[in-house]
Amino acid sequence: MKIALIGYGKMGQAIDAIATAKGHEIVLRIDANNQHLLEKEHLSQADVAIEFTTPETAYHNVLKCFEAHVPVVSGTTGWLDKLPEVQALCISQEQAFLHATNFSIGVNIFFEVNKKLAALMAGQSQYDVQMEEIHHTHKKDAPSGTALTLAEQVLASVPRKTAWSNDVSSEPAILSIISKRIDPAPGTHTITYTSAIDDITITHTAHSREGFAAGAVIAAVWLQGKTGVFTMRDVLNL
Ligand SMILES: NC(=O)C1=CN([C@@H]2O[C@H](COP(=O)(O)OP(=O)(O)OC[C@H]3O[C@@H](n4cnc5c(N)ncnc54)[C@H](OP(=O)(O)O)[C@@H]3O)[C@@H](O)[C@H]2O)C=CC1
Ligand SMILES: O=C(O)C1=N[C@H](C(=O)O)C[C@H](O)C1
Repeated sequence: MKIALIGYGKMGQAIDAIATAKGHEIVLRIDANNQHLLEKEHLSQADVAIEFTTPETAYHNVLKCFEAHVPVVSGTTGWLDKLPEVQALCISQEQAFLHATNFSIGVNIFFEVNKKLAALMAGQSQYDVQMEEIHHTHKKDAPSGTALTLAEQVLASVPRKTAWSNDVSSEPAILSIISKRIDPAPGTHTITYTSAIDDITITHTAHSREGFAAGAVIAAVWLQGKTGVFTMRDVLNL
């Protein structure tokens, strides 16, 4: 498969290593300094684009892939407000777009565990719930995209929580998401239910970026020949 990498930072380089080892060819490596490669004449060499850039640039990059009619896998977080618009465009133009806040298989299983635990806790009002995410100090967005997915899952099932806040809140209806930035943490997410009697805690800890990068390559292969809007849940059939 011929891959265009949009974003050649920590994730772009990790994906390059894994994709190349699996026999794929990286035909474009695009970063902030060679933006002309986002034009159709270049992008159309690729079977798929894999986009890991910044919250400010992801929207533009995905639209450039649509212009070239190249399927796009995006892992950039911090641009959730623009996702519905991109998803609608994808459908109306019969493009292929796959976004996930986290591409690791472990986190996608953790999402399912989180949903199940939240459903079990729905009627157990003696438990409060809060979240913590820990990432490296270069991370631009907070809370992390993964934490927001986890929070949406809790809010969907636990009626005593109606909104989240990125700090410690004393308001019972608020789900607190505490963000810590500590090097070199690749990504740790914890959900804790606390009562006077006991605590229940679930944690996912990434030991490196390998899981995110491998998942993105699996998603790119899976997207070949498809049109529509997808996420990692579709790839893993969860
Ligand atoms: N979904 C998931 O599984 C994961 C998602 N992420 C997310 O992926 C994103 C990238 O993370 P990470 O690789 O660690 O970040 P880095 O800061 O290491 O890399 C970002 C890259 O984007 C490039 N870039 C900036 N502007 C543009 C542009 N307009 N067009 C193309 N490239 C551009 C930068 O280029 P330059 O260096 O020249 O400025 C850099 O190469 C973040 O949003 C992060 O949260 C991260 C890990 C896993
Ligand atoms: O920026 C990162 O590094 C990560 N970003 C994603 C997120 O915001 O959830 C995924 C992973 O946690 C690493």
